[in-house]
Amino acid sequence: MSLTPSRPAPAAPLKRGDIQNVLANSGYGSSFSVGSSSTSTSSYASSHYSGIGGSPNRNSDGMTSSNIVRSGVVSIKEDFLISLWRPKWMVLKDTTLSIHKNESASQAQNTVQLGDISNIERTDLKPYCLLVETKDKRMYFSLKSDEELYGWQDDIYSRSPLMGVSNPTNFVHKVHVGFDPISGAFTGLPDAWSKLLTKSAITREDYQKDPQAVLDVLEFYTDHQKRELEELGFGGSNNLSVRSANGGPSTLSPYDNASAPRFNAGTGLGGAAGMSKSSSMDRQQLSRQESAPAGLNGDISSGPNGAPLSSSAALARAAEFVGGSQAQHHANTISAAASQNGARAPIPGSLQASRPAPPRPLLTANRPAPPAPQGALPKPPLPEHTPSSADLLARAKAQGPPTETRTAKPPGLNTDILPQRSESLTPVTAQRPNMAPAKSSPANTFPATQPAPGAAGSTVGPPPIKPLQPKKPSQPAVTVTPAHDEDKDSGVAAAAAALEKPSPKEKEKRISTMNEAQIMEKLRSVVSKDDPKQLYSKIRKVGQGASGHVYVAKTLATGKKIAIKEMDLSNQPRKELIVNEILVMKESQHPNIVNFLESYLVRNNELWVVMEYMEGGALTDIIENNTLEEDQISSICFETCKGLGHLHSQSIIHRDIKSDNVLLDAAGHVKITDFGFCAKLTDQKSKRATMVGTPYWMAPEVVKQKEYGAKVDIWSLGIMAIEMIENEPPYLDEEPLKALYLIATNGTPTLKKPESLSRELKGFLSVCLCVDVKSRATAAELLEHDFLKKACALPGLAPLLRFKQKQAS
Ligand SMILES: Nc1ncnc2c1ncn2[C@@H]1O[C@H](COP(=O)(O)OP(=O)(O)OP(=O)(O)O)[C@@H](O)[C@H]1O
Repeated sequence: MSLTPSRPAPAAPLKRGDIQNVLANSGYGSSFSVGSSSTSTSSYASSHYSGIGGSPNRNSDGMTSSNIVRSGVVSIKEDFLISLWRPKWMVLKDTTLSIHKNESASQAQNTVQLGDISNIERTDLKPYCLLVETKDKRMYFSLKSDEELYGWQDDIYSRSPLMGVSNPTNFVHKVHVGFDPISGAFTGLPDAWSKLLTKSAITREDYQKDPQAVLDVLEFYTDHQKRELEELGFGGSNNLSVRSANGGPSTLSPYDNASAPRFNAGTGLGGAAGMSKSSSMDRQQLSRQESAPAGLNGDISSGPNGAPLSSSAALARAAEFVGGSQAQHHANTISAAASQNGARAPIPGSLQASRPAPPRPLLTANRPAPPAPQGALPKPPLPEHTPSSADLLARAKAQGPPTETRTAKPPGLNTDILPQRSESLTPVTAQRPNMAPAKSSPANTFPATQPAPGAAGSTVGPPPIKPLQPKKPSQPAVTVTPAHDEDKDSGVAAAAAALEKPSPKEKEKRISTMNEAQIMEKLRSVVSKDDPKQLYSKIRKVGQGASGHVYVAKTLATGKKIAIKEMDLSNQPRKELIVNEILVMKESQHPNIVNFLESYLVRNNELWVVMEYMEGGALTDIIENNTLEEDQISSICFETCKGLGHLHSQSIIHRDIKSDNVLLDAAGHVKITDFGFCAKLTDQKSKRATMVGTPYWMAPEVVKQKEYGAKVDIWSLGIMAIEMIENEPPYLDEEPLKALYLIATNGTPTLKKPESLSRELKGFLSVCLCVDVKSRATAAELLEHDFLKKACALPGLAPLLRFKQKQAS
């Protein structure tokens, strides 16, 4: 479909169904729809589509007309409350919409002039229901499918002069999430998203390149915020997404505020830290303070003159943004805890760096695009962004014929980056075209990072609008995070309820049945009844996690050292994650997993988890204090991969693989830890759709909120390998929303110095960091990879721990 200004109609969607829950899930409103052109041939509707100026329609004699655009059976209701649904034959011509008793009735029962139509939008009344409004009439049309709905909607919309021309503002905001390639602006974005986008480093070129991805990451980002707020008890089922009967939000969502803060991820509260300067926790806090981007949360982490606020002040300020005394109370509590411990509470922002950022000014929305990368990884076996032909078609349709304003090809169409199958492991050094610095097209002369008039959410500027696809139509009450029944059945992730947000897929939506008391009951059933204080004696604190302190202790009976993770349950908003962790650790004993030894409930609210002691600590610290050789990287990857292979063979996905969650002991053993985010796959549910993990390590399919499987861990392993090579994961310095966009769109990340790496290592990375999930290696396949054959023996890792002795002395 043409997207030239002469046709102010919505065009075909980029990817139908992909963002259907964009708004509904984010609490932005309940009623919106998307447009597309569709040649519906549903047998239900028997619709015909001849297009503009198409050949005469095959209708009954009475209605045969050269200007019939579309006709078909629809179920109609003329009044919301009183009237009944009745099957009718509807005929759209260039200037009228007429309702006939049936297909052969030539006389229309009712005719609406398209010039009178003031609104057309999708509604909740039925699954595929369209509302058409004139000044004095509201009609509801129930259709059979999205295709039909979009087809009718587009065709009516494009011929209704009040739509998008004389009254575009109303329409756009109520109805379409669209992208106008001419002005390079999104239309119909919720206010909060517009603000986020305006503040982010995502450029207009980015919008042009992949508008769908921009919406994906906005959704991801706001969902992420929502979940984290829920974790802190700022939201949750009571006040987050509850909708009133008419579909509108019944309570104010904190996410309506674009400045809503983001909080520390993990199992719960960003606890106060009391670690030595080199500890990863301390570094995380430092990093969060240093790199808090002004663009997204600088407004809560900066004082009036732009100076960073103290973390407690920032947190308190964050609470103000959330609003309400509960939030303020939380902030105060956390701040108090932080100062009590003489430590800084983390600045809200789990999307931020978990490594110390290099000293530099706070990121701002005007941060320039990153320079072109120096090199690229070998091409993965299949194209990173090879869209299906349907995708390509939809995109091509949506984008229309090339115009001067379209500077970027969709990634999938960019033949420069399409790897050849036969060259799958061949290193390439060409720059990734889609990583090149942004260029302004002639029609796009606004600074790349500065929203132009008509940019995100703007109502300025005429259509054409390229409609994008909210993931699902508005839906009622998205409430508490559900547990997956099969998880419960399996005994693993029994209480992972709150972990799981309602999936984009309606079928996955479940309501958690586990309340706090049940979770505690479950916990009591898995812990030992013994008194741990009679069994162990603590030696010293060795770590600080989000949910508690970690101590090295001595087993009184044997003298053997063990680690105890001690958690105050009264401070754990996500107790189910802890139960999850215990259950997974208990069931998944393996040499490459930090083995669970026992757990205890002390005084009913203190949980002790006793596990193997890994004196080498987290790989993060090792990376920070060493330059790793390839054989050492290989060895760590090999060991981690064995652990992953074991988990995956048990149908468990770890979902948070990163250097922080890989521990080493003095002998060089490498083990995976932190099972709070694990998910158990079952026959009934072999894929997941929940957004879990740490953004920089997340696979594109997770960021794009698609269904995913165990291979997300393989992607994260690849990112962890990059950490070992480059000290940090890709995009760590990017502004968070931009980082998400880059993960979603860039495909396999590029390396800073590919020329310094062996062919085997680059090949390994390419099969881990393969966007095409089918082509991404499994853990078993990786174990056979040439690079892992280079692994040094475990004692070869021991020198990496020398820094610890130096630190201790
Ligand atoms: N078994 C262990 N042996 C030695 N040190 C450990 C062990 N487990 C954890 N640690 C240390 O304690 C730190 C915190 O561990 P923890 O698992 O609590 O971290 P976390 O994943 O950030 O927290 P949480 O799981 O509560 O979100 C680790 O970074 C590590 O240095």
